[in-house]
Amino acid sequence: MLNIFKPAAHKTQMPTHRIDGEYKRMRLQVFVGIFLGYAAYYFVRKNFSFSIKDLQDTMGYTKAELGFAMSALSIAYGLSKFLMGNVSDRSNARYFLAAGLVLSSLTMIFMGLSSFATSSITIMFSLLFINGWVQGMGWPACGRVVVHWYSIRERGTAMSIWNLAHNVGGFLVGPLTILGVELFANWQARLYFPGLVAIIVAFISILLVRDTPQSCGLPPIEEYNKDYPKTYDSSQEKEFSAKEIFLKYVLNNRLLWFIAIANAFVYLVRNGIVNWAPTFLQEAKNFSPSEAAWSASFYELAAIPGTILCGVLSDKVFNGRRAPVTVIYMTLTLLAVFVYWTAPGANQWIVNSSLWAIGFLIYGPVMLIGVQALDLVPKKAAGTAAGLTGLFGYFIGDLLANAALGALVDKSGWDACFEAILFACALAILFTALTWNKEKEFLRLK
Ligand SMILES: O=P(O)(O)OC[C@H](O)CO
Repeated sequence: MLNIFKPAAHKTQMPTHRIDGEYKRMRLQVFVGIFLGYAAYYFVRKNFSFSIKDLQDTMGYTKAELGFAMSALSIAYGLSKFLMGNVSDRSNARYFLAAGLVLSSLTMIFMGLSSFATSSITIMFSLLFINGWVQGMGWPACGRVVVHWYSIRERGTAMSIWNLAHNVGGFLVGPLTILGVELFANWQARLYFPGLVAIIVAFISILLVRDTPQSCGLPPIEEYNKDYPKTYDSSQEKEFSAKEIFLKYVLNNRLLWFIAIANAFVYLVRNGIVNWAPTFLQEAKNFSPSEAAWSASFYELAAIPGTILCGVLSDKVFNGRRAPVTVIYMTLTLLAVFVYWTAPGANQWIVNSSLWAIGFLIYGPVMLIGVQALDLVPKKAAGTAAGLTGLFGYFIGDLLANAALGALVDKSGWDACFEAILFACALAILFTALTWNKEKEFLRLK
């Protein structure tokens, strides 16, 4: 591995009287670094969809062709979050996070500046596949930072705040594409301008992020917070081999498989609702196009309070347990989906309230399943564990939400689509519930 990517070497521990102040300062600094870094990952993950109309109008591509090209991103991202997660577990998060962001930005800049890059669906599929692959370097690196800087009882809160980065990034990408077109007066700026901004953020994240407390002369977070998981021992401070991570800690962990399967259904609900909301609201609820667009965009904003509350509940009320909160949130999501489906279109406020309630609720489990994956393995296997849940979320959940739900609506109508989403909620509850008792034993929190 390149030297720069090797996990940062441990430094001699600083004098005791300096530890507390330095820990507080560094935790805030690295947190801001991963928050900004991950928000910028979304600038170059979501900007392609803003250029679809331009690609249709100028190049004559169909929606189906462009949709096929975009599926490369879901497939590559799902695979990469798992496989690059394993590389991330053995890498310095400070440089790994920034490297993925720079590579992703360069891919989008190339797509914007080179006419060759958009000259065929095959070429776009290949470039978006590369983009999805390097995008997979973001989440695991942030996960590595969180598990090294936050102990188990505060991780839910830390992750719930960090998790908002993807809502902030997803919200800002639209205005960035508008600004790009204003500044450069061509539609290709939608592709390259977010890339230019993301490269600047990548360098800021290098300035802020540090791999581990020990690389800054600080003790491990478990020792500093006196917060040890049941399975913790000091051997977990050494880096593991890829084989150890896969075989000893991840692939033979039954709880991890349960939450990975649950995650496929959670992502089916997350993306099934938001991706189809504009169409459903217009076709089934008689919203105008602009009413539908506004309603759908507030779905992302509703995620912010819902996610924070979810993390705090898990840390403070359930003492670090994740499964009960995911089950409660998914049960309420099921009810909200039912109301959203059946509410009469004439009652716009009921339709909107139920849609925003789904946004408020669904991002909690999206975040918490990632946290639970981090909890279930030693710190040095965190990225791979979260990557397994991401693989199921994107490779199964996201693909089903896009392709299968679309086909279902075409063939059998909206009722069938919502029956499938309600079924997915129930399965997410079931598979999370399978971890209920074991998680409690695992954390020794009875
Ligand atoms: O869909 P991802 O991989 O960007 O993850 C989003 C959230 O951070 C999940 O916690």
